[in-house]
Amino acid sequence: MSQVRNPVDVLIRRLDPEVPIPAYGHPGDAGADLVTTEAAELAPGERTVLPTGVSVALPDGYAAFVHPRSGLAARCGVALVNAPGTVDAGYRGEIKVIVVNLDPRESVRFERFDRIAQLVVQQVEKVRFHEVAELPGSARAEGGFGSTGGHAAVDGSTGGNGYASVGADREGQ
Ligand SMILES: O=c1ccn([C@H]2C[C@H](O)[C@@H](COP(=O)(O)OP(=O)(O)OP(=O)(O)O)O2)c(=O)[nH]1
Ligand SMILES: [Mg+2]
Repeated sequence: MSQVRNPVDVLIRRLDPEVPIPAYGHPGDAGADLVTTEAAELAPGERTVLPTGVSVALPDGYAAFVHPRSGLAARCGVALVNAPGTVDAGYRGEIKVIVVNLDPRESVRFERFDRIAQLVVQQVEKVRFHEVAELPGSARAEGGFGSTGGHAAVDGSTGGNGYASVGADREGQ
């Protein structure tokens, strides 16, 4: 039997009287859509900070993450410069979205109340750092950045054919 957890209550303030409260598109969605309250047009490569017209008070132990929308990314090349943006529990200012137009040719235009990003609220751990001279061993040790193979080297080497390739990462290779 599937278990449905109770939603977490989050206080929200509208900074624009007409702005819609962030809403989940479907019951199982992780992100509630955020809109821009200002129209904007971005030339190829241009970025801007868009206001969402809302501020929130997250419960202690939670954070909200401003994620891109895949449709905007796929259709228009719109990305979030700092994806995912982090909204701290103590932040009471307006949530803003730092968008960039990565399309090399087309401008992109946002109208007021277009959905531009989605807000994912999550519980986050607070840690205490304990300084040590040596860390405990692990199977991965210091390997990273393609150490398991398949990627072009991060130093810019392309394996001799002039093209960076991720082909060897496909299954069965
Ligand atoms: O996409 C984002 C990212 C951040 N914020 C807000 C909420 C967050 O709590 C605050 C600070 O964000 P962050 O810590 O990422 O920025 P910073 O450059 O480290 O600023 P600060 O020195 O204020 O922490 O800005 C947004 O509204 N949208
Ligand atoms: Mg910070």
